[in-house]
This record gives sequence, structure tokens and C-alpha cells, in this order.
Amino acid sequence: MGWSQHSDAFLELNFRAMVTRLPALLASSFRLAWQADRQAARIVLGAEVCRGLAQAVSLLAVNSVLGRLMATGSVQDRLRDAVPALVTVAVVMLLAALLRAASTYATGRLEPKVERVATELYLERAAAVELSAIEDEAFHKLLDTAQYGASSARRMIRIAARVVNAMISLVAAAGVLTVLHPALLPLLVTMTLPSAWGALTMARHRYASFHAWVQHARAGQLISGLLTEPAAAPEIRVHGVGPFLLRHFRAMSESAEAEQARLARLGARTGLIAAAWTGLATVATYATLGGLLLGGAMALSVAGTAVIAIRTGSGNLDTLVLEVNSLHEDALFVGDLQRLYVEAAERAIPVGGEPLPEEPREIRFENVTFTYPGSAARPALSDLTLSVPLGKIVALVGENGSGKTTLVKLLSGLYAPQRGRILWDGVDAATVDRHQLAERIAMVAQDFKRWPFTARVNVAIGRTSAPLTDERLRASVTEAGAENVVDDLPRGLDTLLARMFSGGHELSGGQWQRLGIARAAYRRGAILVVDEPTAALDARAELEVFEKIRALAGTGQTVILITHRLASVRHADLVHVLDQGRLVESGTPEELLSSGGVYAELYSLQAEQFAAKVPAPKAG
Ligand SMILES: Nc1ncnc2c1ncn2[C@@H]1O[C@H](COP(=O)(O)OP(=O)(O)OP(=O)(O)O)[C@@H](O)[C@H]1O
Repeated sequence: MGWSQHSDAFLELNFRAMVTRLPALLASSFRLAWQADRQAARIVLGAEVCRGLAQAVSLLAVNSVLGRLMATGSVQDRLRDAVPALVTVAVVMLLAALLRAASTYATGRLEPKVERVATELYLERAAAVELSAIEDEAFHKLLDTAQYGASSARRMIRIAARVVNAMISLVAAAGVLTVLHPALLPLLVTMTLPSAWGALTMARHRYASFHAWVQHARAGQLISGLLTEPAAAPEIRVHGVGPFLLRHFRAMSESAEAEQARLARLGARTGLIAAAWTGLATVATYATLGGLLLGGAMALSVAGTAVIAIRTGSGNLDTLVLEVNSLHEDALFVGDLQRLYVEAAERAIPVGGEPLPEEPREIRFENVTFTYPGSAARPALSDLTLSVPLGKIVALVGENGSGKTTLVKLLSGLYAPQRGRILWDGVDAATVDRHQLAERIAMVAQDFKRWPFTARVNVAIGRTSAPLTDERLRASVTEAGAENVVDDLPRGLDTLLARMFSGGHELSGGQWQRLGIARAAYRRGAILVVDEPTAALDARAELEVFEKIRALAGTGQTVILITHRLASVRHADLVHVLDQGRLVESGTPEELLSSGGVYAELYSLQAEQFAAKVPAPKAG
């Protein structure tokens, strides 16, 4: 359908990288844990280190038990001699169980906190970037992949704890093996290498596949969402769009299934090769042990401990390989999250800047050219020079796509021009404090957000920093002529405007529009931008809204009005007419009407529609 492209995967997974990056990975897991809950992080680390050490002590104690039991002398003497070592084994096992419980508790406490901290930072950074970043396809892909980073960060805590434990236990087992016989250690390593290779190979394939298919998965979710979305439901039923969407969903799912099958085939082949190598290495290990025993190079008790140490050691090494591999896989996703943090910080709306003039008299566009990022089309605004006098009603008029909405988005600081300047009484908007600029603007956009909250919140969300008072709320609702809308709601301002929830209620397009205007009124910005404020209103409501807007201008409020209803523009102090991103006319409505240009032509076209005679009813 046009948006499911696959891009090359980002890869940095190989054996060397895995080993050399392990300390950094463990450190980053620990940092995450430390940020989330210091006490729990200390408990996990301490408990896992002590558990590893306990394993070493327990192996040595077992060796001592075996040595004493296989020594010469009576059974009673041998048993008595073995008692202290047996008691040590029991105490160490008890200690290890207690440590394990402590680690389980602290890890369980840490995990959700780590996920929350990572998610909060993700959302905070994502909400602070420029609009152009949110609309950028590459940044959006990063947002998509990075969202898995928080749950990966959560998993990394548990995995890192297991890695620390397995590493220390392995060192303990390896130490004991080296003491028993130097040939045993290389055998232990050889036994585990094949499974390390297999796990790593599969991790690399899975990660590459995930990156190549993430857009595809997103598109699949989009389609399945459309099939159940209330806004699409009427068209799906009347136009019969359901089977069309389902066909696409099936085609996309089938190609995703083919990819899963490819991965499964690869997994099976890799697993078989690894298992064959492990089998050979195990046979070699036990043959060597047998040879040493037969040749008299090793005592039976030592061989017994060696078998236990090899089993523990290879178990630890297997765990280590698998867990380090998972750690690495999750770290790749946490890496995406960290890349997002960095990129979002680079693309964040700058903080600070020059102050805006306290009471500016005009905003002036000087040779402004703007093309949407990534757009191959002509500039949305071309070499535009115009003035917006403040304290007046300024109307922007022009055909669809002429650049009116783009102009107000630039004026509001949502985009920056590629060429030219926007001056607030001579101060370049590119250098000013963007937060201060936004403070001055109240906007009713064409596609303003219908928040799935109560009517009260839908109005007061216009300025969340102001204390919510009923007085301000009522005044805004009245200013927007939305009293009837609110009075008709089953629970007034406390009605939930989200039909998908129990007790939720839905408004009509025009009713929503009035709430949108109430929201902008509640914001009390110095400049009110209204983009098609009456598109969904009936004739009476339209008249009412324009009356209110005119009254606002009387109080010194600047109004920038975008509308196609030229009759409503009559009361504007100044009209700018745009065509294909250029300014073609400017003046008062009377001046423009008498000059006979584009405005006059559009005006007479609309007027003619009303001048057409209504056919007389047939006599009957
Ligand atoms: N987010 C966007 N990304 C890329 N191009 C865009 C975007 N928004 C608008 N455009 C393009 O910029 C041009 C101007 O659009 P704009 O929305 O400013 O026109 P408008 O005069 O407000 O139109 P309308 O009367 O239909 O609301 C159009 O060619 C449009 O396709």
C-alpha cells in the first residue's frame, strides 16, 4: 500500500564485539538499576557475587568429602573425618538459598522501576522534539524500534544478575578444575564453544530480521487497527472496505510468516551443527578423564570432583553463553533507545533564547520560503513577504493548498523557514525563546485534538499550567457559544468524551468545534489563530462564532482567521490572499472587492450561489 518498505538492518553483533562489550553491557545494566532503585541494585549485586563464591566453597568442600570417604581406614573413621566438610556443604547450600531469595526479591522490585524510568525518559524526549522530527519517517522508525528498549532494559536486569552469578560460579569451577588437573580446563571450554556459536548466530539473524521488518509489522498493526477503529467503521460497512483491508492484512501476514519460517529453518540447522560439535567435545572430555584415571595420573576421588566440576562448569558456561547472548540482544534494543535519547535531544525544541518584545505591534514575514521536509513538491510558501498587524483581525484567504495553514504554523514556531525571516517588531523568531512564543499563541487547528477525556479537561487542557477554576472555564465556554453543548451533556462538564469507555459520550463535529474554540479561549493567548473555525457549524452557529471573534478583537486580541467563507471575512481589518504559496493580494475587504482581483472573483463566485433563484413550488 505504499508504506511497507524494508531497509537494511543495523548490525554490530559478532563474537569479539560480544566479549569486549560485556563489561560495558553489565555496567549499563547496573547504571539503569542504580538510577531506578539504589538499595535493590546493591542487594542484587551483593547476593549474586556471594552466591558465586558459595559455589566455589561448596565444590572444594565436596572434594574434601570425597577425599575423606575414599581414604584408607574404617568406614566409621572416614565418615567422622568427612563430617566437618559435610556440614560446610550444608551451611553453604542454606546460605546460597537465602541469597537467591534476596536476589529474586530485589530483582522483582527493580525490574518494573527500570522499565518505568526508561519509558518516562522515552516519552519525555519524544514529546519535546520539533514537529518536523515527529513527521520525519526515519525518526518515526527510530521511535518505533526504541519503544522495545524499555522492556529490554527491564529484562537486562534479570539477565545481568544471572550473568554475574554464572561468571563467578564458572571462575570457581574453572579454578577447582585447574587445581585438580591443568588439562581439564581447555576441555570444558571446548565443550561449550559450539553452543556459544549457535546462540550468537541466531541472535544476529533475529535482530537483522527485526530491523528489516519493523515497518512491515507496523503497517500490519495499522491495518488491523483500521478494521476495528470506530472512525473507520461506517466507511468499512457502507463502502465495503473490509474485504479489501483483510486481503492486505493477509498478504502482509503471509510474508511475515515466510520470514518467521526462514528464521526457524536457520535455527534448526544452526542448532543441529552446534549439537554435533558439543557431542564430539563431550566424548573427548570424558575420554581424557578416563585416560588420566587409567594411566594413574589422577586419583578416583579427584576424578569424582572433576566430573561434578565439569558438569557445574559446563552448566555455568552454557548459561553464561545463553544469557550473555540475550543480554547482547536486549542491549541492541536498549541501544536503539539510547540512540533515540540522543537524537531526540539533538532535535528537541531549543530551550531559552532572546525574549520577545512585551507588546509587539506587528509580525512581519520577510521573503519567507518553506518546503516541508522530505517533500519533493514545490515550496508550500515561496518568497512570501507580508505583515500581520497585532490587535487586529487578519484573514488569510486562498484556494486549497495555497499555504494558509503552513503560514500560521510558521508563525506559531512549529516550523522554521528555510529562507527569509519572521520578525516580531524586528526580533527574528529564529532566535527567540520558543516557549515564550508558544505562550502567546492560542490555536484552533483544522484537525484540533479531540482528547478522550472529560469535557472539562477538553477545555482546560488549553492551559494546563493555570489553576483550573470554574469561573475561567464557564467564561471560555460562553465565549465560544458552547453553553448548550455542555448543558446537553448527561453529566455536564464531567461527561467523558470517549465513547469507547463506559459512560463515554460522543459529540457531533460542530459541537466538538465549539469545544475547540472554548479551549483556545481558555488559553487566553495574545494571538488567536483560528483555522476554518466554522467548517462544521450550522449557519446560525457560524454567525454567532464570528460575532464572538469580532468582539474579541474589540478587546485588543489579535485574531488570525483562515476561512473559505468570504462573507465572514467582511469584518477583517486586513485580508491576505495566497495562491500556490505566494501572496497575490492584500488589503481591506472593501479594497479587495473594488480592485476586482482573485478575492473579488472568489467572492462573487460564492455570492452567485446565493443569488440563484429558488425554483417556485409547482402549483398543485
Ligand atoms: N505535513 C505536510 N507535509 C508535506 N506537505 C504538506 C504538509 N502539510 C501541507 N503540505 C503541503 O503544503 C501545501 C500547502 O498546504 P496548506 O495546508 O498550508 O494549505 P491550505 O491553504 O491551508 O489548504 P486548505 O485550504 O486545504 O486547508 C500543500 O501543497 C500541501 O500538500
